[in-house]
Amino acid sequence: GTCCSYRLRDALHPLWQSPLSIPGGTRQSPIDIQWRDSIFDPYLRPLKISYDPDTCLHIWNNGYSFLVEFEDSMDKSIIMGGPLENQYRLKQFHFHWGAINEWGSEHTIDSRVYPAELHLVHWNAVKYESFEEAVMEGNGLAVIGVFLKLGAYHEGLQKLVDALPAVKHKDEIVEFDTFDPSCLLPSCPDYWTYAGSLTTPPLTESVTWIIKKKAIEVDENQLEAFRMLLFTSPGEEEKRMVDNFRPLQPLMNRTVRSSFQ
Ligand SMILES: COc1ccc(C[C@H]2SC(=S)NC2=O)c(OC)c1
Ligand SMILES: [Zn+2]
Repeated sequence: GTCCSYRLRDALHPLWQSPLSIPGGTRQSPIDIQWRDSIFDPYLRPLKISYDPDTCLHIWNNGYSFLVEFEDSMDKSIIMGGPLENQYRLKQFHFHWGAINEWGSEHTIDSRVYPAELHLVHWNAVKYESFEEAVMEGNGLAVIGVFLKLGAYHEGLQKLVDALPAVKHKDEIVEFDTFDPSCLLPSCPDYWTYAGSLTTPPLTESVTWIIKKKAIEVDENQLEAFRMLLFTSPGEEEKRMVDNFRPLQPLMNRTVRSSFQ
């Protein structure tokens, strides 16, 4: 369909200019998840998520996306279960989105593209001393991916949207007192999981992906608020922060498992 032709459009931003690939990469992300090829795994446990809203630190524009970072010196905001052998600590969450609603997500489901995708990034604090160390290890990170689709206004997202004008430019940062990211998760427990990578440099193959089957709904104004952000610093020629997604990567020798039949 027309939507996938857009996927071939390389985003203009230098980071995504050419489909970045790393030599010898065998488990790169994002991928297209073919529903019919995913394999139900009855041994997959329910994902257990418990976030402490008081661990929320700040929201900032890092020049690629806007991210909300969390205090991760203790096991206060954690996930476990699902495909995970250890407990993982929440470090940050951020989004990827398009210039228009026709594209924006990194992963796709049967080639269906969503207007945006949320990534909740966690690191294996049982096995590693720091996030930076975990980023380099095969079982170091666990990222929950949630698709955003155009629909009803999202109450929980609005607190983030209201803070965006304060982080319009690269490197702007603003205190964020309490925020509970579980309000951004769909109520349906179903997910796919596969072994993948970071989707920006250093592209390390350290991510256990957990992609939620159900999308959350956000309205047009909320998506437009993302598109008002800038890649650029104050004083530079303004470049709108849009199309900050990586092109699809080859599945290679991987299977995607589903937690549902
Ligand atoms: C140096 O370590 C990094 C660098 C970049 C990101 C963000 C990338 S990776 C992803 S998933 N989505 C993104 O935009 C990290 O996130 C875990 C970790
Ligand atoms: Zn991401």
